[in-house]
Amino acid sequence: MTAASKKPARTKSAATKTASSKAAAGKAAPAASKGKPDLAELRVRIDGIDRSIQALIAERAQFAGQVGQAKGKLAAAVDYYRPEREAQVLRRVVDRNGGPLNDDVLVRVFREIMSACLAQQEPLKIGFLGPEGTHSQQAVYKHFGHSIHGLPLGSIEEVFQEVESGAADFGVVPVENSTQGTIQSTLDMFLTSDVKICGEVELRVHQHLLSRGGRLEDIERVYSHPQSFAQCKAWLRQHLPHAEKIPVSSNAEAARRARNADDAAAIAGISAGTVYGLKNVAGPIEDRPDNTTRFLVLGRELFPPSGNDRTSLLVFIKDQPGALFNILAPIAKHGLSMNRIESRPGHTGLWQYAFFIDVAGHVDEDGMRRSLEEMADFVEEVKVLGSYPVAIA
Ligand SMILES: O=C(O)C(=O)C[C@]1(C(=O)O)C=C[C@@H](O)C=C1
Repeated sequence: MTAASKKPARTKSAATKTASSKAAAGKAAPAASKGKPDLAELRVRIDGIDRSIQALIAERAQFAGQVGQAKGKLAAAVDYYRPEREAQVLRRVVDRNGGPLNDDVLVRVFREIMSACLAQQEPLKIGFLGPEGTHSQQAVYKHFGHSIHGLPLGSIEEVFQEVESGAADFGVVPVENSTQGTIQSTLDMFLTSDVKICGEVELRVHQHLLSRGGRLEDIERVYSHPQSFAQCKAWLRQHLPHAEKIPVSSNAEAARRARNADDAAAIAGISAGTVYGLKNVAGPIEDRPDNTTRFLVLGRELFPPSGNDRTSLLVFIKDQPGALFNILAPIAKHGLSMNRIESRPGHTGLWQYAFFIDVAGHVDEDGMRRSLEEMADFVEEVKVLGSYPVAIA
């Protein structure tokens, strides 16, 4: 029995009336006296809508529970997770959006609903670069919602290990920043690890100067991750040219250290300030207002296509003339756009290079499959690191 059908007279009719935005828009606005809407009447309307939304969420959760049963008796929560389906649901939310709320707001709301629906089975365990309060933790919540069990870990390497061992269902690691470029230590882990990429998250990164005392003129030392120092170089030069800059392993670690003295500050996300009891001295202070970090979601298996996917390849090319051209030619021939190529020492021999290549499409699709077949003669090895939905909002 569905939540709406449990209370047929009240909730179902309200739900039906407000289910579509068109229907809601068609309703007459509450009576206005002297040009001003009537507050009490508006609140009655909002209360009615809230009742309907709540009944529909409960009904949705029941159906999601039944979807779980339809998948059969699976071993763990991770087996119920379907990133390709979640991406499709969220894209539809964006397509339907006619305002007044922004796409990213609506995506966040629906993400939380799906997160809670999935957690009915059991919350997913998600490893990330800790401690609490890092941008990685924000990326975890952005991608998986809050109905998960977060595992703050000591290093990017540990995130890979915990996913590989099964201690974490998924992991989230930073891979590139729009201001500072690639995070090499993440890419290099793929040379030896067998984890698969099953998602990506883009996070607008805002940096703040946080301190216990909250006064810029008191600051003599600043702690932060080297990436964050680099993202705030111009601001630091202008406002704290003489302060000592001390690099640490994460921004949250910087905040942890800064809480011990009034003349110390951290550059970190605002949530690290909340976790470690620091005041916001200044921010956002990143030099570029569009400063964005891209994170990868790590898992142990590949998922089916979502309709708008990206494939990450790790290619060890043969040492012969034209080899790189010969592996890129099939990608162009099949009309696939390549978003990124990066070479790294391959750890296979002196001056041997591995290429990390991101291509639009999914390995289960024809063009990609044929491209891989056609480049086979020119490579020592190709590892499909993952085929996953392109980041949404
Ligand atoms: O459609 C499914 O396979 C579901 O399990 C339902 C649902 C959802 O709430 O929409 C929940 C979790 C999955 O990761 C994907 C979608």
